[in-house]
Amino acid sequence: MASARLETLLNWCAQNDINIDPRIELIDNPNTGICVYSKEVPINALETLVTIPKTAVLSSRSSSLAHLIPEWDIPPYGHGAHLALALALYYEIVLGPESWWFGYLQSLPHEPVGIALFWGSDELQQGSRANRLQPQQQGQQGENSGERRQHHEEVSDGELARQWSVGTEIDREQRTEDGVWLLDELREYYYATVEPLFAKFASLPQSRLANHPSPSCTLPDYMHAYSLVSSRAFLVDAYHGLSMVPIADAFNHSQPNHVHLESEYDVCVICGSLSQCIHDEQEEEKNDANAPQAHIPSNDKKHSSSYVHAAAPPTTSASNETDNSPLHDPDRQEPDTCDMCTNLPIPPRTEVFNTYGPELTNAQLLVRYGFALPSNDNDVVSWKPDELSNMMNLSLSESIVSYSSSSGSGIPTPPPHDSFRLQPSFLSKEEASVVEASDPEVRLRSKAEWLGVKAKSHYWMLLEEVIHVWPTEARWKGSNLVYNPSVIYTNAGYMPDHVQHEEQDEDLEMYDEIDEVIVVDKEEAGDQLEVFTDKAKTAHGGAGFIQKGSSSAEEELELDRRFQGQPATRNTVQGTGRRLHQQQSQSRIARERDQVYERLRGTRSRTQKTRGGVRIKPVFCINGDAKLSHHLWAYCALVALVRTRTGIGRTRSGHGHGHLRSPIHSIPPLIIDVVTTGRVNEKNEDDMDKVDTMHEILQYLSWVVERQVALEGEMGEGSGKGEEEGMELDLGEREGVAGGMNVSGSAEEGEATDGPWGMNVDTRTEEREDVIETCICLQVVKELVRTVTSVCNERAMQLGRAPQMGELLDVSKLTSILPPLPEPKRVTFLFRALGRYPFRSFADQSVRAFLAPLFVDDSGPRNWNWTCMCGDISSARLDRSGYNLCDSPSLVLCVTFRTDNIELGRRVGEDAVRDGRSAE
Ligand SMILES: C[S@@+](CC[C@H](N)C(=O)[O-])C[C@H]1O[C@@H](n2cnc3c(N)ncnc32)[C@H](O)[C@@H]1O
Repeated sequence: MASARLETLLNWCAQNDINIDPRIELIDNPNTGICVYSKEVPINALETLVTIPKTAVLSSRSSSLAHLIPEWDIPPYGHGAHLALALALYYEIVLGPESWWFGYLQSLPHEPVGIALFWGSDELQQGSRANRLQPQQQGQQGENSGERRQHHEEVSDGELARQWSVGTEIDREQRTEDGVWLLDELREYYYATVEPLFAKFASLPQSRLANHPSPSCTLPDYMHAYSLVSSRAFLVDAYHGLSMVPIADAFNHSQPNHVHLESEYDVCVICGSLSQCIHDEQEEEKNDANAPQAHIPSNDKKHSSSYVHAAAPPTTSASNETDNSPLHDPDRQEPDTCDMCTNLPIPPRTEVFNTYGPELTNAQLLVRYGFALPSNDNDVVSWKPDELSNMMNLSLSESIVSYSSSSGSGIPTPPPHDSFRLQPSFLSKEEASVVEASDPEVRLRSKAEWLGVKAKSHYWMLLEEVIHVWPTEARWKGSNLVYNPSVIYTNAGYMPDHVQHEEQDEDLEMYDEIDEVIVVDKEEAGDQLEVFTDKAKTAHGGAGFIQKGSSSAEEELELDRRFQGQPATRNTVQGTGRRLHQQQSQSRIARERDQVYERLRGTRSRTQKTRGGVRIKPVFCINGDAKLSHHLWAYCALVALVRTRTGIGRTRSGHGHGHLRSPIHSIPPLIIDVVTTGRVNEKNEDDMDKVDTMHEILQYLSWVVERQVALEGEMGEGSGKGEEEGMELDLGEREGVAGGMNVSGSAEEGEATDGPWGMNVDTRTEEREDVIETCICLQVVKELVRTVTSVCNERAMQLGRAPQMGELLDVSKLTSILPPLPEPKRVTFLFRALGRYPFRSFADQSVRAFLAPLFVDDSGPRNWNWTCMCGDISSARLDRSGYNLCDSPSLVLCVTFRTDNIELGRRVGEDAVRDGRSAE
């Protein structure tokens, strides 16, 4: 049976001609809120499930405020639009039953949505009077006191979560490009605009507020409205701009999604008319024949009278119709509507999901919507220039320099100074020999010199390469450097077949273009082709809209829309007000589609067929230790970069450049296995007896790594040239962007060909490439070892003995950063604060499975079994293309090693079953 608020909502919808397909139903779940489910019947793609007349849309233009503030200059999107719509919504909430939208408003959450922007906010701690709708709700849900209690808990949790999010992507998402905190803008707007307006309207006879029993406003109440806008608004069209769209906002988010909202964007910006209107004529008179868009007149103040009129509250009453009302245009055959359409078939009895944006990261979801996805491929880590240089320093001091842990049992002692050694992969032979001189003084001196000058410049050059030459992804976003891990992965996988077989320059150029689009095989994916757009062109500030007028942005949007199978005549509104897809000419779209499909022909599916690759996937860094993930990211980038720039890892083809191969192939399965499962592969039992403790694993891992390095040396010598040439990456010669890095060596041994990236590819012995590749990959492993070792040491010092599994990553690691709090509570607090609905949006199982062994709570240490090595890494997980080393929804980072090693994958799966855990 529908809850009372749902019943109220549905009645209101019926009165407002909102049509909901009988094959779906709205459900009011006491724990999770309102959501939409399919009923017994399957639903096909490309169907319309909900139609919402624009008369039912609540926007700044349609709200009761609009005719009270004729001069109201509302930006259609961006943070300005957000603030204005929050004001309009707030006003309607205050009007209560007098509001046209009252039936709809009652269905909205009564407490501020837990968006990250409000975590720990002082104002919300004082409490919100937002429940102006509360009296009508009493007895209807029986959850209000619980809601309030939860709210208060969340406020204190939020304070903690806010502290933990400092310096993370969450933090960054809460700021404008200029670094202004969105909450500061909100406060400023409230005091400069909202409060004075309410004061004015309370005394304005024509305002309904004048007779209202409680006409005053409060900041927490306004924040409540703001959070509703943040988590629910859509960009509807050029007239309404950012708007509340009843029923469309009942759909929860997932990626991929079943449905999306469509609406005609190109309406008259003055009156909202979809068809020709008087403003078009005025505009035509005004403009010469070259007017760019005849139907979209500029938002000229001289039209303010009709603006006021058009902005009057919507009504279905014929008596209110006027000549130029957009809502009652006599020429119009059909009402202008927003439609919720399917883009995927929906099975029976399934939750129907919208997407709030196909590229939203967890940080964005948390900041704007107050929840995160358990595993989000869109997650990125971004660097500001100063962070980048910090990172570089960190790398130089802690990472390029590695040390060997002491052998034997017990805790590894910190390395003595003279055991420092520079990674050969970053050194020319000359430099390496200086550093490795036998005289400790020379060694130390040269190390300092090297670190001071050469390593810095080499490492910096690599990073520069990453920044500027990265073949696919956005470089600088404002002042931030942005990477997307999926691109690294994809790019490491394949190049289009026809490029592999063509050596024509134009084809090689084409490859670059294609590379900007994640290629997916059309036949496999049908209409669900996935397109990457440049995040750098997406505006920030609660909007993410593509700037109009940027032709390349528009082109990308066209691609984006098209690949989601939308009819080209409709504007597809992605998510809740986050994205505008500008309508473009149908014929042009069709032409381009053909071209792109032509280009994509023969390419591989990213999801199904790409194998291999090292993928280090950072998740928002809730412990504030962003450096570690940045650091690992740099390595990941370097691995992929070196591979692409040198051609290492490419299998041979007759033409000299075939598929890329994964560097992970070069990491011995043993390492993968130990890292992944915390166990030693049976095949390698000769190498080591059973390992029981994390500490032993770490020691073992260190040993394996060292042995591997030694092996590399042998392999190099075995290849005839030895370390002299085999291990050297010559970074000194830069020939513009394309010629940055070559594998140097003797030309007689192999042929140097021009690869698709335009640099020399040395195709000498495969072993040699593997050696270099392995060496680079090992950096990643070493970094893990180093980090965990140091955590282990810290823990051991506390315990006075070697830590056992389950005792490793104690929260005490974080106590220096965070205020003290009992350990189990921290975790609970954090997760409750991060996901407004604890363990709902965070995939219950995986969170618990991940957290349980890491933190010792009252019930004692939990069983680690096959959970792997450090707190930054969650349990091994099978997926269709291998398994993830770690796939945690939280904590510092996720590292994903993929492999083709089916046997290994199966074994892990069997372990999982044996251990009674689900291999998700
Ligand atoms: C547009 S509303 C969706 C309807 C909402 N469930 C309700 O009760 O009204 C967006 C809000 O729903 C919740 N939500 C949507 N998708 C979610 C998801 N995948 N996981 C957790 N919460 C989600 C979040 O609280 C978000 O702020």
